[in-house]
Amino acid sequence: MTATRIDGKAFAATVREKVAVHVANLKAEHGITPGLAVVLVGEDPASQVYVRSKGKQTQEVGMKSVEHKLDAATSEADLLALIDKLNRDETIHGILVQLPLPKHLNEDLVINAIDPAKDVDGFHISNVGLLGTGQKSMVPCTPLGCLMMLRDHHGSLSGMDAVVIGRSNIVGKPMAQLLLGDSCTVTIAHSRTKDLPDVVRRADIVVAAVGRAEMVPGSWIKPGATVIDVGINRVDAGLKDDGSPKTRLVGDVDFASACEIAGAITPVPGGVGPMTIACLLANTLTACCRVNGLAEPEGLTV
Ligand SMILES: Nc1nc(=O)c2c([nH]1)NC[C@@H]1CN(c3ccc(C(=O)N[C@@H](CCC(=O)O)C(=O)O)cc3)C=[N+]21
Repeated sequence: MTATRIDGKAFAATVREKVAVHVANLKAEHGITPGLAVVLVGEDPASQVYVRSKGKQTQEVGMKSVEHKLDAATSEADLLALIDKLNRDETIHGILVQLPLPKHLNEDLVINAIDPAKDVDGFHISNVGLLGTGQKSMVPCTPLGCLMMLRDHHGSLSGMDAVVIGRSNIVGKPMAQLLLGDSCTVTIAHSRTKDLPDVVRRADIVVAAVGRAEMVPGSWIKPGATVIDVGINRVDAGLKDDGSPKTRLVGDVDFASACEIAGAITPVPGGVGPMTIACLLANTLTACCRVNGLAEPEGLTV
């Protein structure tokens, strides 16, 4: 059997269309334009990939997009001063500080300096606590995108066995909280998990978020399970005609072998990545509605 492809790219386009409609209404009825500020310190390659698509898509849905590119040697005080300025700026409803930050900057300190109401990444400690206790919060974009695809594919997730591979604050932990919120039985597995293949084999839903290229083979997947591949790994792919090195993107799942066993699977590229950006736009819209005391868009938050 070949698994159904869950088309994140197409799904993301429908999310952006919904966002664009709401943005247009906000403008027409209230004269408000949602604004997103992205702060990039230094030149992490993964972040650059992300920033490129993001600025373009923010404008395409009718929002204001502001980019602050800071030198890799920027001091913590200067970065905190910029965040403070953005916190006070009424035209900015979402603030995203690209991670990872250069090593001399304290990530926790910087993230927790963002106004939680503008924390569209959902990484601020108060949003983490709100999510963990089932209260209204800003939900991290990647897990939110994964949840939207899972709900769309399955309807209810209630009672399903879900295994999240990876325990990061950015994906693994919030993903587990969201699945628990949808009444899954959730296991968080990681590099020290004993008998990882057997743990994964129990799962009706597998979310792979470890950052290791093609680490999960089809033989680990329960027949018919749904596989969400969060990994975006750039690997060597031989040489181009002109002799220069070629690369390609692969996920944390071995797509070819997993396709033979899984019931449904997200591809890389074209799966979780585009949904992450679409959810960033959705979160910016949500933040804008909340701060203005307006009704939140339906279907764009949990
Ligand atoms: N505070 C913060 N929040 C983030 O959400 C964040 C971050 N920092 N730092 C960097 C990573 C990386 N990231 C990506 C999102 C989408 C794609 C994406 O859309 N990828 C395309 C492929 C793009 C290509 O072709 O290279 C896809 O999967 O189809 C990639 C990478 C968000 N990140």
